[in-house]
Amino acid sequence: MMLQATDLAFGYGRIKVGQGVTLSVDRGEVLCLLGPNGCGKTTLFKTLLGLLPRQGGRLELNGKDIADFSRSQFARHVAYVPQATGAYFPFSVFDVVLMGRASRIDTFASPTMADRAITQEALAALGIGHLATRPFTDISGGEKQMTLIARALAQEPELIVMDEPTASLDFGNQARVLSRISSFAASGMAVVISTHDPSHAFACASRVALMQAGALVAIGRPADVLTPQSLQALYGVEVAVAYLDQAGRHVCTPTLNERNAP
Ligand SMILES: Nc1ncnc2c1ncn2[C@@H]1O[C@H](COP(=O)(O)OP(=O)(O)OP(=O)(O)O)[C@@H](O)[C@H]1O
Repeated sequence: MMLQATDLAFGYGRIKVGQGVTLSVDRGEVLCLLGPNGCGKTTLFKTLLGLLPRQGGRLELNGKDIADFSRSQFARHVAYVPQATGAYFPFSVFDVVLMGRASRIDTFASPTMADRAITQEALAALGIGHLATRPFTDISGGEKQMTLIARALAQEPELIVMDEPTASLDFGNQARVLSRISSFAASGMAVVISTHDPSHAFACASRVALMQAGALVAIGRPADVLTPQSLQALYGVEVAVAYLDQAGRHVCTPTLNERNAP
């Protein structure tokens, strides 16, 4: 297994957010995490990435405890696409994506032609080449999200962890990002994403994990795990799950029946 978490407990200082989480992801797989607001998805991701110290359990990358990696060693294997919020400096979009190369550039050395070419390819892969010279602070939320995905791609990671990668994207860019996620996995990467749309799990995930109050309540293939019953239990609303011939996969939608009204 590329990434293996066993009986992981996580939270902030003395505050416990989650416990008992066992999951793994291997090359070529997309693992999709679903769960209601505040259940602990981002906290779990930050713990998987070593950005938050774990409160208990084991966490290994390629068989080695993640605590035994330096930050730059770890970044050569794993890229993180955070939610596109927070303060940023006015670097150009090109330079933000080029920063994805940082862990591969020696201290005090400058980016090479190859680093710049890989940056250009990552911008093109996400369809944002035209934004290259724009300041990152002056682009839209969706454009920021695409830039952060391009930065992760430029890192050439084995594992990419994406926190709600489709959150601020329009319908077309959601579809483009879901397709890119599938192609990342097809090219041999391991991918972990979170989303609030269970249909997205059907679109790109090999496995899906359902999280409730910091614990995993189910993990398995989307068709086995994502049922009207499991989604109703997770979100507290009635959900229809149907196979759509034209799309060639299942989609999920709330029924909006009267009895779902708050
Ligand atoms: N820095 C922090 N210190 C203490 N508690 C925090 C901190 N950040 C988040 N929490 C709490 O931890 C819990 C889990 O938050 P987390 O952001 O992991 O949820 P999430 O599943 O990612 O939510 P969402 O779907 O809304 O993004 C919440 O109760 C939240 O209030």
